[in-house]
Amino acid sequence: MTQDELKKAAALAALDYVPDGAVIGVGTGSTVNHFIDGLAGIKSRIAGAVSSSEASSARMRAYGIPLVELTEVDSLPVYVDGADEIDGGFAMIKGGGGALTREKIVAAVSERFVCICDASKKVATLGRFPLPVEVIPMAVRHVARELAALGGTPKLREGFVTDNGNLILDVHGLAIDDPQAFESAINQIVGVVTNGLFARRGADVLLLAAPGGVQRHERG
Ligand SMILES: O=C[C@H](O)[C@H](O)[C@H](O)COP(=O)(O)O
Repeated sequence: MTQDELKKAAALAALDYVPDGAVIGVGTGSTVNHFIDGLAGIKSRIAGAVSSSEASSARMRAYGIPLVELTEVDSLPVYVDGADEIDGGFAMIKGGGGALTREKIVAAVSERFVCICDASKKVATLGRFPLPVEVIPMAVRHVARELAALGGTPKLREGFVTDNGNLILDVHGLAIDDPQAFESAINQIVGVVTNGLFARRGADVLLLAAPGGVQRHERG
């Protein structure tokens, strides 16, 4: 199976976690795109979706999936999203597509985070994938110096602006032994909007697609 076929298998397995009549949270990325394609087939079963990016909104709008603003709901029963890396404690690096801030907001109000991945995303230690950090533009050089002081090598994602009008620094050369502590440390840097560590609010369910099938793991 190709990596894309594995992503699709994980994504379609997540349809089992969509409650009837619910408004659900929907992430961003190539794996989630397969989920949205599957969701289109059961759209009459749900009340709507809160989107984490302009790209996912456009894809769902094209299918006629009703979009709901996060300001219209107090909580969501489930949030389905991919990851760039996930470790054994279900902490993740996300934001390879630059959608980390809205993803983290939607995840924060969701009762259950269902992470959909192909098996290449499972790692022992987070950090081989460069950690995305969304930054207010005027702070970019300050934040880069502070990230270097924390031990990483930040590189500006050239020609990229987030849905929120900000910049992304991708931090290379990390081996993150304590994801929750590192997530908090980066959040203390003035000018940082969000960092791509989802450790304080990690995944609850991991649907990991390997050539032998989709493994279903629950946290704890
Ligand atoms: O900003 C993008 C998101 O965090 C994605 O969930 C992540 O980058 C994984 O993307 P993909 O499913 O394309 O590998």
